[in-house]
Amino acid sequence: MKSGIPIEISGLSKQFGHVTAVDDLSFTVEPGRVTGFLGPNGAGKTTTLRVLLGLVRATAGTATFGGAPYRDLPKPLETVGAALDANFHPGRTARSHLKVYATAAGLPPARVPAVLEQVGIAEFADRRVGGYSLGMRQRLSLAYTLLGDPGVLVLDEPINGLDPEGIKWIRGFLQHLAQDGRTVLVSSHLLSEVQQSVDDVVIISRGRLVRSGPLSNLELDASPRTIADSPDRLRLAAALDQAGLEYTEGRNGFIVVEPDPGRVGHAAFVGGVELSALHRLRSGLEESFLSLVNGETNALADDEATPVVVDGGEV
Ligand SMILES: Nc1ncnc2c1ncn2[C@@H]1O[C@H](COP(=O)(O)OP(=O)(O)OP(=O)(O)O)[C@@H](O)[C@H]1O
Repeated sequence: MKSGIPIEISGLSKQFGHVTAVDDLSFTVEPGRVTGFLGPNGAGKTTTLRVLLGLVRATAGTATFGGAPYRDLPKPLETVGAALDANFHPGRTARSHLKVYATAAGLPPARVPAVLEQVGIAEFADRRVGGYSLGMRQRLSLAYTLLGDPGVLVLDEPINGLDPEGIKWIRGFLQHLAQDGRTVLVSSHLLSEVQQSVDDVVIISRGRLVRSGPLSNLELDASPRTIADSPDRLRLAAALDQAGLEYTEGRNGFIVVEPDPGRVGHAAFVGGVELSALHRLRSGLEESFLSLVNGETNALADDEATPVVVDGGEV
């Protein structure tokens, strides 16, 4: 087991002139789990990771590994493996790239064949990188991060551009790293891309935190609901209460925590209430994510101003 250490971001802000790239951001990334760091393009993910890795100075706040900033880590490469911008020389082989890096970083040369094996490119190790596919380059980037056998991995968009086989492989790979006790932080601008790879999510938009926690909580929010409305909302509310159904009141009716409209209709019938609307609210994780990052309150929680897709229309 590796002893992963938590990543702690606290009150972090970064200003580039008039642009606020990161705005009072706080979250924690736990060891033993894969955490998706999500947000649309320009949300501030790369800037946060660059501050975390000591490449950019924060305007305010802290970004630490187990309480220490990157620059104060006694053995940084053996603590944190990071892949931000990978640039490879097309004329050199994967093995040569890794050997040079290991030597310069004072890491044991025996790690080179080990990491090539680990990321599944050992058989191509002596080919020039210029002929590598995008997927193979992504694997080579990962090999770099693993050279110091670190307990923490920080990966910027590692799934971007991979083919289905590569995506399947990386899912298993990330999970395996976390199961070993490592802290794994993976950024992406698409929830759907990392949905099957991550345990936790940290979602940011315009530099600010909009949501953090287990992915399963987000899935719960995104489960199907029923929309019901009546000319007499007071009586409908009473009927729903009577049936023990949970709901929130929206602009166009009640959003009932019940996937089956039949059950909601029955509750109204029992309560003697006329219904003016009754239909299923079809939602999904991606819609829930988009409604979060678009700067709106989560429509599935309690909001009445956010349009949500219902059978192709809007509520
Ligand atoms: N060096 C810089 N100088 C000026 N503005 C910058 C700089 N780096 C980032 N920004 C701005 O900060 C904001 C956040 O950018 P950042 O690259 O961190 O977002 P991101 O979430 O990683 O998006 P992407 O996935 O597109 O890289 C953007 O408005 C970007 O234009």
